[in-house]
Amino acid sequence: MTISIWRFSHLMLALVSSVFILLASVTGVVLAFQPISEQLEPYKISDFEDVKVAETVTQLHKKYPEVLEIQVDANQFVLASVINENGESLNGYINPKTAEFLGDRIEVSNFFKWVTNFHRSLFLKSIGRFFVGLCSFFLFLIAISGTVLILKRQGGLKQFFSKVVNENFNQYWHVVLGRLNLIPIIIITLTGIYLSAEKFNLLPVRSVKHLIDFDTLSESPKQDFQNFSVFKSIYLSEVKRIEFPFSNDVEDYFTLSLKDKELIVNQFTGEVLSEINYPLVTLFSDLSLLLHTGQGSIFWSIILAVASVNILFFMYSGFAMTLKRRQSKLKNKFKKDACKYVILVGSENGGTLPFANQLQQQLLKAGETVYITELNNYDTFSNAEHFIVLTATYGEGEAPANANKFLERLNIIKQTQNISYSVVGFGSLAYPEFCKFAFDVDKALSIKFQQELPVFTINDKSVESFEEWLTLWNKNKKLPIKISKEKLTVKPKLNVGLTVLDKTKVEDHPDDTFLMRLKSNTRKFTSGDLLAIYPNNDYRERLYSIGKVDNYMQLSIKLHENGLGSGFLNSFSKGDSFKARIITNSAFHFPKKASRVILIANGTGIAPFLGMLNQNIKQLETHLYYGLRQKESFDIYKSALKESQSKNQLKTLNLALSREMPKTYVQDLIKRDASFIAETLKNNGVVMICGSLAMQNDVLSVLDSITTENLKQPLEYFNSQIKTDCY
Ligand SMILES: Cc1cc2nc3c(=O)[nH]c(=O)nc-3n(C[C@H](O)[C@H](O)[C@H](O)COP(=O)(O)O)c2cc1C
Repeated sequence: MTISIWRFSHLMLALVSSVFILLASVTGVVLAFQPISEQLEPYKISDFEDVKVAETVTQLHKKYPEVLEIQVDANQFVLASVINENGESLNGYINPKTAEFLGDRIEVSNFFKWVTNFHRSLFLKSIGRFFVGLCSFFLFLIAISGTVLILKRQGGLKQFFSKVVNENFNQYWHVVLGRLNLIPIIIITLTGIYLSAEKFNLLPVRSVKHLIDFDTLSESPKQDFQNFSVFKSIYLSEVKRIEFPFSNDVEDYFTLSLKDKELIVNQFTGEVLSEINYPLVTLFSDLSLLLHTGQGSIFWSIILAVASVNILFFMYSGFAMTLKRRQSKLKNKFKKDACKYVILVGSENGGTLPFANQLQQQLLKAGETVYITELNNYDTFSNAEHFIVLTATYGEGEAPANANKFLERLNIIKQTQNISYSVVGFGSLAYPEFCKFAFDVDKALSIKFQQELPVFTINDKSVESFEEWLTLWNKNKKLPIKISKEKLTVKPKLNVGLTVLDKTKVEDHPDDTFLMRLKSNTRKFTSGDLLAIYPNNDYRERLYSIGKVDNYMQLSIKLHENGLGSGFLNSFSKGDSFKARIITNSAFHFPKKASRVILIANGTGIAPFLGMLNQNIKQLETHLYYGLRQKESFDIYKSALKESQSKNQLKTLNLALSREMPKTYVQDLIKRDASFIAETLKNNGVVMICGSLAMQNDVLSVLDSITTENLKQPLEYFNSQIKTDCY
């Protein structure tokens, strides 16, 4: 499969550095616990931030005859090297306010030392260090290429953090966790690179050299340490280390290494003899060490540990996705110019390929000559009579990676014979631009070739829909092609539990229709989404448009004789439970903002609208045109619609009854209100249609004449304001 340069780089970098990254991440998780364990020790005093250098130095001098140095570590523990009255040398933690000795210095355990060594160099000394540094750099590039892939997937910077559609476990969590861990991973890698560069002396050498004029040093005016203005002005929290003078000689002095500079202080007068700011390289080194190791912050250490665990997950999920993509390869028995049928495939993640492969195999079985290739490999096919395009859609209605050059190639490459074609779009209703690329391909092909069937769309790789298309196609081609469903069916995850709350009786309705209210174990759905049920627990899927009414799920179902889905749902009684899944149908949600909304439905197509009206608490001006057979058909919906009207959530209710005199259909009412509908579209209002395909076609043709006559534009011009969900 052709893949984008970004995905290729992302994958290749991960492959090349996988072993190193794996080892560095596992050891990284372990090492994150070292600073955490250190910080849990009780050596930090509560008001540390208020302690000044003057206080600590004075107390130390009072308490110990000799003080060599003190250090303040990242945990804000104060370590002192002193000699006590008994002449014993002490090296450990002190209370900076009282100079009381609190405990011996914590030695890093041999285990952590071992892991640290392994993490830095894999016990391979300089070579190991070099590779670890290089892989840090690769991991940085992986993070950058991953960011570009997420940007492309989400459709730009603004949508970077918008919802990710959950189509596949590995893909979903790879993206979601990738976004969350991006900053920590970039910090880990950049600091890792910096620390490696420092070890290999690739950075300018840091040197702080003080120039002191020893001839001018004076012992007077002598002051107590507690009165040294420099000691009084510096907080201990700014200090890294203080070296005390070796002797009482005026040429010996205090050296104060602070976080950003170094000071030399006369031990008698407190005069600052020299002050040098550290170069930037040193500041970055200190910062890199803190950020890379998590020293001094339990919070950051935990983030580092989580990021390291996530890197391991990215390796697993990334390779799992790659394997899946590679599983379905396109193979040919015949040469391209020898074939009557050419199957052109557009796929990003490989899900469309099994369908294309099945079709190819079954055509071959039927004795036909078939050539299969990616859309980007579009070429001359000198014996082709029919093209079958099976293509997914990506980004925001764009081509998948292996089809992004097709439209260009189609323009350039000429076929000499007459060719017919059919396009099958693979997409997901969860995206607003459902199967858009398939429609684009169809439009482009229609200029050069003969369309045999209109574009056929398939939601969520539905095997049943593909079978439906095949039936239509077989009929046209007079072929007996059948696909093996077992090979294509991926068992859907039925993750929504539903319990029947109540159900109207089919017998009470003249058109065998019933309303069903269900309690769901999730609230993550809205009116217009679809409920997918699997009555026989196999590949056969039935979809029902959902209305969310008072947070419950409401379906309106017509019972068909031998109807698989309707029979299944009708078999339930109050209190019964079953499992299903919800398909987000973003293209058919009630608008958040609109000057006016016109809802048009017939029969059970009212289901999503009952929910939308119930949810219309903003009281957007909404008008309903609803077609039914007879007065009694309306009974089960009456009270809900009247309630919406009384709450101003529905402004007008226009009922068309096709079996009462005078016979009226919704399209008649639309025609009657032509100027009102035209005004709605002109003012950016939204029209939503749900119900039978026949009704949709009639309504669309009436709408087209309204816009052409009243607004001098074809209906196509208002496409973005028309939402349909018909069956
Ligand atoms: C990032 C992303 C963007 C998508 N965008 C669309 C879209 O705009 N319209 C659509 O109908 N389907 C969209 N889909 C759904 C895919 O087209 C659908 O899952 C298809 O079956 C995938 O086929 P493939 O596995 O062969 O690539 C998108 C999927 C992903 C992961």
